[in-house]
Amino acid sequence: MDLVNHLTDRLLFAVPKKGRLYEKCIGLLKGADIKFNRSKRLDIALCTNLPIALIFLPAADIPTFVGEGRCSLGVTGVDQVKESNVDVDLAMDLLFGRCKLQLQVPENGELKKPQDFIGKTIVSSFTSLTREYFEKLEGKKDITTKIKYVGGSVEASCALGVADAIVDLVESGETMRAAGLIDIDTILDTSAHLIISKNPSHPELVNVIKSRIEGVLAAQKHVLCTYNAPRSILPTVLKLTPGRRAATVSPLEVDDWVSVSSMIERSKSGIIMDQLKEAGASDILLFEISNCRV
Ligand SMILES: Nc1ncnc2c1ncn2[C@@H]1O[C@H](COP(=O)(O)OP(=O)(O)OP(=O)(O)O)[C@@H](O)[C@H]1O
Ligand SMILES: O=P(O)(O)OC[C@H]1O[C@H](OP(=O)(O)OP(=O)(O)O)[C@H](O)[C@@H]1O
Repeated sequence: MDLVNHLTDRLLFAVPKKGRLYEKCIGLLKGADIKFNRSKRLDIALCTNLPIALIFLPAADIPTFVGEGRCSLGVTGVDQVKESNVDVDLAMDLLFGRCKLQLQVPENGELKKPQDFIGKTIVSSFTSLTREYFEKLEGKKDITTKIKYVGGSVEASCALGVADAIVDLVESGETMRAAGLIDIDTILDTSAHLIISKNPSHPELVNVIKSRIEGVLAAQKHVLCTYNAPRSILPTVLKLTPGRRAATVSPLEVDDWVSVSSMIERSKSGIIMDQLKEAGASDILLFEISNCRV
């Protein structure tokens, strides 16, 4: 296949081909200006503006490809990395795909504590992490708890009589509640991460991509706030908008007034605008930051 011949001098970057992480990951690549054309049904896409090939894989397989050094970079959940037990660098929390891996049991059942499930049957897509958990609970390697694998719709297992309890991911808790289950322990907190092989093929390019993604995340977290203020209140308003390094202060063509411009945290923008107004600032504007390098 001609496409494969084009892979030799490119950095291979594994991204989820579907599922919960797919859309967010594509958005991140777009924000980082990693451009590519993906043909229908093809799981390899050559980037058009960087020597990178994107390899679209199931999130669960990405740790193996990166762990074995087949791909230098990947995006997947910490849960998948821990489940695969591979040696990769968990380089950056991408702040999406946040959820918990939890032990869930029938809410109307008599067994309520994790210890009650020793020797019972547990169904999960995360059999290694479940085994490790029960090894700790039982205090030995040769556990009596039976651990069975299913690939999806794990939550149906108790109602179908296949499991006494399940270990599955929980975000909003809707799936768990709809299946009549409650969580009784958290095994792992997880989110999507940029993972890097221990021996990446193009280390300088890896650093460029890391820095671009850091820029996208910083841009998502911040907005640019500009406002006008009498010079006399500068000490007060600069405390509210100190900026990442320092705020930019420029003179206005009006006596003793200045214009201030500063990055502020998006989540605090409402309260900061209220406080600026109260302190005597005016013409307070917020701008989206589409990208940045910090
Ligand atoms: N409800 C959720 N909320 C947030 N992140 C999740 C959720 N479910 C899964 N994830 C994250 O997304 C990763 C991939 O899960 P997903 O269920 O999308 O897998 P998939 O098998 O590739 O896709 P699909 O379930 O569509 O076949 C998980 O390993 C986890 O890190
Ligand atoms: O707490 P919630 O917000 O309801 O999310 C949790 C559900 O999301 C995931 O499954 P997904 O819907 O991706 O499908 P799957 O069961 O086929 O893996 C996970 O396995 C849970 O079933």
